[in-house]
Amino acid sequence: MTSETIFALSTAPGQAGVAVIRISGSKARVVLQEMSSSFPEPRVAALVKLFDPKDKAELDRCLALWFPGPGSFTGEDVVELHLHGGRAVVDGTIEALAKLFDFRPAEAGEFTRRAFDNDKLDLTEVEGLSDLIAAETEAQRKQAIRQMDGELSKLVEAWRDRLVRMLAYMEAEIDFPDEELEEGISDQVKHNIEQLKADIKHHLDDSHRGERLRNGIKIAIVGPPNAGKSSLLNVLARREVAIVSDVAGTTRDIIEVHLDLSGYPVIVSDTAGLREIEENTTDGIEFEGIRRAKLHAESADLCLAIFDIEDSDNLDQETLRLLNSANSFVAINKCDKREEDQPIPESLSGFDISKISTKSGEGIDSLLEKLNTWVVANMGLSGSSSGITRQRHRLALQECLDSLGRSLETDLPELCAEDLRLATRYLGRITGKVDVEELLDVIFRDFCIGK
Ligand SMILES: Nc1nc2c(c(=O)[nH]1)N(C=O)[C@@H](CNc1ccc(C(=O)N[C@@H](CCC(=O)O)C(=O)O)cc1)CN2
Ligand SMILES: Nc1nc2c(ncn2[C@@H]2O[C@H](COP(=O)(O)OP(=O)(O)OP(=O)(O)O)[C@@H](O)[C@H]2O)c(=O)[nH]1
Ligand SMILES: [Mg+2]
Repeated sequence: MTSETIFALSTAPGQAGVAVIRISGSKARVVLQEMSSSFPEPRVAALVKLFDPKDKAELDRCLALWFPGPGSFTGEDVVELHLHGGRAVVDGTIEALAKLFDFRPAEAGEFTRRAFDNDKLDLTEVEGLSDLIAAETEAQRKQAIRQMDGELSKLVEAWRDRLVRMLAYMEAEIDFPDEELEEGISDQVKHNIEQLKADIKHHLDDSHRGERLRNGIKIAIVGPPNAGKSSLLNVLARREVAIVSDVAGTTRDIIEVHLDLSGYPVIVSDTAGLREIEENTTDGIEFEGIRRAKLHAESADLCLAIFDIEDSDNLDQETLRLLNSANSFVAINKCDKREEDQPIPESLSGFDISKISTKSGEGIDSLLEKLNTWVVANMGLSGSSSGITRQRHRLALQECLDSLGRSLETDLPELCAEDLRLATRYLGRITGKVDVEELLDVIFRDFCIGK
């Protein structure tokens, strides 16, 4: 198999201590033959002089690595150049590589694409790798590493194995009905299908933890105008992200800030102050802001409602409605303005209430503590993660379940087998390998048909 040889800077662009260029493909060795002062041992770093292949000008004194295929990351021959990380060194080397015959710059993700094509990684492992590179918090990193190590892949493959086995029995029933096998679909197969359905359902029933951890947990700050929503966002972000003013209706767009709470990624958003206004009689921009705020709050994992202590007996109905429809906390703000203890309004009696002041900082730490606790309780993977990190996985599993359900609705082995085959394909899509050859393998192995 020959493929074009690709190269790319694998470290971040810009000046750095060391920059790594990776080269993969059938001609990768040419780099070491034509540009390097020596050819390193496989998988052992060597200090070499690097030259331009045309004019022999010295580009760098760098570390070179030789990973002969198929035992490399991509499964192809791979060369790595660990260069001094200056722009001129990197640019000069890239230009020199482009002069070599059949070499071209790699496209985004192309090294990993080749690893996938060469069966080094399956689709879920590729996704895990991509999540690992994108991971911003400890919990995201842990989840990504588990997926990169094949946790989801093993789970799905084990399910697929069970299906393939059932199919093999069904095929035997269809092809050899006169042998000592029962008529119709055996209770054993039906039982196995039910069992598999239950196992897959159990994994789907995870409140979307894996996806939430990958995408970040969404907390929406909501409340009436001027309550101090933007002030609170700025305190949480520890910088002036949102405009604060005593004009009611200052914030219109949704402003998001990324926080790391106990290792979990949290996206806190500031929204337009909620109040009842008519679409045509008032400021159209504020109306749109309120519309967006409500939509956003409805899709958040947690609503944090803010009220002004001086207005807290006049609570905004819209905010209360949002509070009741979601996981929520309430913060009564500006408590620096009132020394005496305010009674808690009746309509808030069911909620978890914090008294805070974004101005004096009072109550902020304990509010943060509550948010931390909530995030850990709701996102903590408690050892039994389902491993579902993408909607793609969820949809495929749902389709698989639907096919399994249909397979039980018939007494004809042929129809049942067809549904099982579909279910198998949906699982195969998760890991990215869909083939039927192994079905035959299992038949021969388990039934000794050819004997
Ligand atoms: N310099 C450098 N650092 C890197 C990478 C890289 O490609 N280059 N990686 C890239 O993402 C990660 C390491 N991942 C790797 C995964 C597999 C193989 C590899 O050579 N696999 C062979 C042999 C395995 C063995 O014998 O130990 C194989 O799978 O056959 C190399 C790196 C992170 N750090
Ligand atoms: N005394 C006092 N004033 C505060 C506190 N927090 C915010 N403010 C003031 O309240 C006013 C409104 O604050 P913002 O943060 O802009 O309020 P908001 O809820 O974002 O308002 P809109 O964006 O208009 O919905 C500003 O003048 C703030 O300085 C507080 O804890 N104590
Ligand atoms: Mg605001």
